[in-house]
Amino acid sequence: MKNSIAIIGGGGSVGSAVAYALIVRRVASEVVLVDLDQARCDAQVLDLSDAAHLFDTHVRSAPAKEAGQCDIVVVCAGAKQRPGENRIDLIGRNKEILGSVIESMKPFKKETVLLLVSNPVDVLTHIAQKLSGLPVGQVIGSGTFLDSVRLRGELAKTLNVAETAIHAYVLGEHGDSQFVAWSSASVGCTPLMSLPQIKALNRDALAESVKNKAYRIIEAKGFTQFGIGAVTAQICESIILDLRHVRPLSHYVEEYGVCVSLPAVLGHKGVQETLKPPLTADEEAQLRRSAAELKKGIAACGM
Ligand SMILES: NC(=O)C1=CN([C@@H]2O[C@H](COP(=O)(O)OP(=O)(O)OC[C@H]3O[C@@H](n4cnc5c(N)ncnc54)[C@H](O)[C@@H]3O)[C@@H](O)[C@H]2O)C=CC1
Ligand SMILES: CC(=O)C(=O)O
Repeated sequence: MKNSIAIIGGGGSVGSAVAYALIVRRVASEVVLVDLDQARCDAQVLDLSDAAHLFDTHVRSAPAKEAGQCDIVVVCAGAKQRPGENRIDLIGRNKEILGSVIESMKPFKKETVLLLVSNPVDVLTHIAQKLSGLPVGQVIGSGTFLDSVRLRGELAKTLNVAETAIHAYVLGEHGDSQFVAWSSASVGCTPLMSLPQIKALNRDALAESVKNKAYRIIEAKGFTQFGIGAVTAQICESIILDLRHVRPLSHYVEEYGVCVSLPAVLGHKGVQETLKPPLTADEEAQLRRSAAELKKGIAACGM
């Protein structure tokens, strides 16, 4: 079946990693790169086409207007954190870029799913919902899926089991107020909190280390790209194939009045349903704190 995925900011570190992951997973028949830096974008297309050739995928660059007609538009355009900056520090720069990118793609095909990756991803998802005119379920952010993958990797090492056996979520903001929902986490169907290794673990230190993983990578190499590339390709696959995977994604949650990550059912029309897990009073307070931080960020950019 023919389908197309556009990547705005496809010339950058994240955009090109997303493109590569889409190609090697054979998620789309066509991957379309859009970038202000046309020379870099064309070079990425040339480089990626050597891989695309082996995986039956067509890759090309195009103007933004064409991207608005694709099945999924992944937004990776924008400034990245410099060492020492947090994600919220990017709001001013990336809100302007997002506004111009959305205007240049309009009108969207009515079924298009807009997937935000640029940071601060929760705030930008909220803004994109307002500006795009698309149904809210079709405008989503990668959210804490990447943080949850990082957490599961660490827990799998601790318990010496496959990562796929761990069901544990980082929820809230993809940023400094995120938290781990320990009370609902399990390995197989055994609650994690019933295991002596987890009871003995310094869970706060582990959650802190997961939260700070991006900072450590940015300090050393300037940006993160491969984790988010793989996570984004998997989100796109769930959408294209209507897989109805449950993922912690940034989406509008009525109860909190903001886009924030909670587990959500992901299918052809984007986020179809929120599956909020039971939370302890402390976890609920942390989720509310994340929502409040995000509302502050949205208010700061006058939205
Ligand atoms: N949500 C997540 O988990 C993650 C988000 N990010 C975010 O992704 C964003 C991109 O990061 P990098 O790729 O490392 O930056 P980069 O600087 O390598 O790439 C950004 C690209 O956006 C392009 N661009 C800027 N304005 C544009 C416009 N108006 N239209 C089209 N293209 C435009 C630039 O020319 C550049 O090629 C950052 O905001 C970063 O924080 C990065 C990693 C993980
Ligand atoms: C940069 C970023 O948001 C991440 O790697 O988590």
